[in-house]
Amino acid sequence: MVTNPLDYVEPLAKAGASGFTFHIEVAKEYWQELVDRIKTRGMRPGVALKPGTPVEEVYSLVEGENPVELVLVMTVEPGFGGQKFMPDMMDKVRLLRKKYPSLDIEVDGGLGPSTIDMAASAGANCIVAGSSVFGAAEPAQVISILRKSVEVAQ
Ligand SMILES: O=C(CO)[C@@H](O)[C@H](O)COP(=O)(O)O
Repeated sequence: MVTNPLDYVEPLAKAGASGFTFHIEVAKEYWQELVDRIKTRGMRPGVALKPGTPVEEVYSLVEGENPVELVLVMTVEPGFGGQKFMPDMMDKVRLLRKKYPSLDIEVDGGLGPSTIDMAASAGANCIVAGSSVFGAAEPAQVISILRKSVEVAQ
């Protein structure tokens, strides 16, 4: 999470990023300008929300004239890897999936073979996984388990 996402649009575009996800908590006043700039620079805009942020706060960003294309539901407090998955966050995922059937819904934090089914069955279709993949003896096998769970749920 950065507190000044506007400052990162240009550097990330120049570095070749295809997507740019920012936190709603820091961009409430200027998210539309931010989305415009992200799109103008050829990247796909997404919005992230912290565990304590109500899901309703991103509805207007998904429904706006120039909307975000992905919502990232944080399933840990942003900051570092290796934290415990928060199952309560699945209510947000379920609400988003019901309201926006074709939206990309991402989850980040504590995802691995033991938690993926909760996220996938709630409606998440983009998975961020750190420790479970990089700490595995067979990373490809873990990725395959995560992918399969999402495919089956869809
Ligand atoms: O960095 C964060 C949160 O800011 C982590 O959520 C990683 O993005 C994923 O790490 P694991 O939870 O999978 O170890």
